[in-house]
Amino acid sequence: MAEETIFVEGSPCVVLDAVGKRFTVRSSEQSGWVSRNPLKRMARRIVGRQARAVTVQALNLTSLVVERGESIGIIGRNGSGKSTMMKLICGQQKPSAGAVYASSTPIMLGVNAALVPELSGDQNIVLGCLAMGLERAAIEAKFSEIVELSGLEKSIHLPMKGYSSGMSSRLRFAIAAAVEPEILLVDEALNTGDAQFLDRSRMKMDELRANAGCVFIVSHSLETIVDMSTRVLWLDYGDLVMDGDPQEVTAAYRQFTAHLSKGNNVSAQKIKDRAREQLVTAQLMPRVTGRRKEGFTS
Ligand SMILES: Nc1ncnc2c1ncn2[C@@H]1O[C@H](COP(=O)(O)OP(=O)(O)OP(=O)(O)O)[C@@H](O)[C@H]1O
Repeated sequence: MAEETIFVEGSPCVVLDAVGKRFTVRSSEQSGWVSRNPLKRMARRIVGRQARAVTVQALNLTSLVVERGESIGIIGRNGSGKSTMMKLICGQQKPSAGAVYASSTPIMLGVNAALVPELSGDQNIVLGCLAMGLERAAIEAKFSEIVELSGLEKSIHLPMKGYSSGMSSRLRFAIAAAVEPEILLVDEALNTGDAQFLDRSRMKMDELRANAGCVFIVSHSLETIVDMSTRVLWLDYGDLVMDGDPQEVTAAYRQFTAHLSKGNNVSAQKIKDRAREQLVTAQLMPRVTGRRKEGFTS
């Protein structure tokens, strides 16, 4: 793994400066003395007296510079740190180490918390837009565009609780895209969409990128990732394994998972090691003038 010193010269959208995230959780794994009496063992398990704190390293120290116009696909096995990276970028979680810098407030697709299943689609559009800080007048102006992007013209007056998961995703995507964020994060929402929705989302994301924004997409669908990304990150056990061309990174990841599913763990590990050896990690340094990452908010 090589390191490269990067002076943040232009105006990138997002910079991760040696960012790491760990969680401390209670583990119910038995430790120390274990009673021979099965009843006592069961009781201890239920009562959880032996629960102890363990640390989960969700993201190991990672540095990254994301330029305007980039669409970053993030891939990796379950629990590899993809959602954690997204939450750190959008500020939902604080890093345990390092710092995240963004040129404007990143918007995570999924205004789930703000949406109310009992309300209709149109009422939820107003609610979701208000939650994302849009003024009433701006919501009025964008309303038809949001309905059109969602493709839910026929169901927009029906309660959202009757929507399929794909329909809910379409609505959430359309609401999030309405604020025209400079930095948009899309975590799995695209997986439930049909082909038409994927086309519309791609066009909307292209538009955001063309306006000098950037997009982050997490998906287990490698087709979606290749289709929608200009650069792909492969994460595994919280480590950045590969960072580069979508075709190359997904091909290596496909090979890796194919070996794993055949039980060839050693050869899978070799593929991962080879990829990591070629990884050039960003090493961020403060400028000598002291004007560190000017124009960024952390
Ligand atoms: N709030 C939390 N508390 C404790 N551990 C967490 C928390 N969030 C994530 N983790 C742990 O961090 C690791 C990375 O989780 P993360 O959700 O980022 O993975 P992921 O790559 O998005 O997985 P998936 O593909 O299954 O969605 C996992 O081991 C997970 O158990």
